[in-house]
Amino acid sequence: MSQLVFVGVIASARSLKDLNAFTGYLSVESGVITSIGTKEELDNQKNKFKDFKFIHLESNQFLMPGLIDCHTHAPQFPNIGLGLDRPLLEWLDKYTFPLESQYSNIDFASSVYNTVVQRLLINGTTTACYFGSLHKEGCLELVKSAIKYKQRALVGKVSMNIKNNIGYYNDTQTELNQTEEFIQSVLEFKSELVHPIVTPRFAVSCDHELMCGLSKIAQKYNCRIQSHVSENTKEIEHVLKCFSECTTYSHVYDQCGILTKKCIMAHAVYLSKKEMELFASKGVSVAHCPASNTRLRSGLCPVRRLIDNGVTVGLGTDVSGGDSATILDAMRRAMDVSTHLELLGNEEAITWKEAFYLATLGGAKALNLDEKIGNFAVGKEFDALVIDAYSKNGPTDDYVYPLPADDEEHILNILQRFLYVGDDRNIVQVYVKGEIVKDNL
Ligand SMILES: Nc1nc2[nH]cnc2c(=O)[nH]1
Ligand SMILES: [Zn+2]
Repeated sequence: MSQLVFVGVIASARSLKDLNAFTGYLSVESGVITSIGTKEELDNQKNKFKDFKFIHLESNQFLMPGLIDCHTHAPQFPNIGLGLDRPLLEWLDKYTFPLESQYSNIDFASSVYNTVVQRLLINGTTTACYFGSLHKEGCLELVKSAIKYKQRALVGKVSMNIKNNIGYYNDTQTELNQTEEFIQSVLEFKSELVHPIVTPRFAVSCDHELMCGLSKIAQKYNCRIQSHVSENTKEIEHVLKCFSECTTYSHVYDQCGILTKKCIMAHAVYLSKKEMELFASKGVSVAHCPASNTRLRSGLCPVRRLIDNGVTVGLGTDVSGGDSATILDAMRRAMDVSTHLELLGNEEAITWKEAFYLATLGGAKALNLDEKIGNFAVGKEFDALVIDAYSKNGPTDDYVYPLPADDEEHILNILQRFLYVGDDRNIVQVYVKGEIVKDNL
């Protein structure tokens, strides 16, 4: 595999409050970052890199870690931008379950999933945590698509055993067997990038027995587990009626052993302080999905409060409850929702630098992948984007200022411009584990 040296502006988060952006170099060997330093340090050891391919970034370009989508539904992409006129439970019955039930058709599954994975890579999503459908074979098509197009992915076969009006569910034993068979089939691919994730849909679609069985399977295979929690007030009411022994939604999952440090819960709009503390103490992460929370009118997720209570948070697009398949949009919507909460006097808005963190290192931590990805550090795998803040045909122009910015200001300008105004046209190259998966440079 090629040996690369990038020279130019390099930006990556060290923590929520510490965005490291500087002009320097970064070298990659066999998909792993082997050194990072200043231009002077590079000049002093030019010989060491004589066999490397050099990529000199232009002054409006920068290198950043790949975007991480902690929660999206691959089979729902054909509905993106459609059917957003119902609240969650009605929306599921009317639009979502009928579409998902089509994925017993392998050809349909394969065609949709190839398109979804390519779309996400174009958008700079180097890692995605996917919900599939109920169908084991259909979900294996999603695994194959991620492997084929070299996306890092967690793929879950959705589990449901509660009856609905179109028969989109399985009996408990079928679900448990198929989940285990799905995991075994994914492991047989021996992919370094793609792994299975156990996926009870939510406590409206799964009973206690199924959720307990699934959490045991997750433990047996040391798999991650994902679900939805406290997204919508009607959903919460329904869950607490079905599980009358529980005082909170989180308790329903906790009594099944689901809440572990390998667990990612989408939404968490209405968690009490106690539930947030429970999540923090168990190491449960939240995938914050602001677009979906607005489009389905679910609520305003208090992302600052989650973070302040010690919960690990990443961002999710939650297509097709969410109307956008890009984490750039999720960053903006997260800033917007948290600004609206600030305007209502509820919490301090997150900044663009914090949104950058949530989309990269925060997401990696949420998915328990931060030893490998999320930011640039020697030894981490190279999942990265080359951004051109003013790319040709892009959404914004490079205006000439009366006062030229100094180096530091220029770096902050191109970063902010991309975060607030950029789109996929500004993402000119995408790398996953050192391999190029999009190249418009
Ligand atoms: N947004 C969203 N919430 C859910 N809760 C259970 N299933 C779903 C889903 O598909 N989308
Ligand atoms: Zn979802």
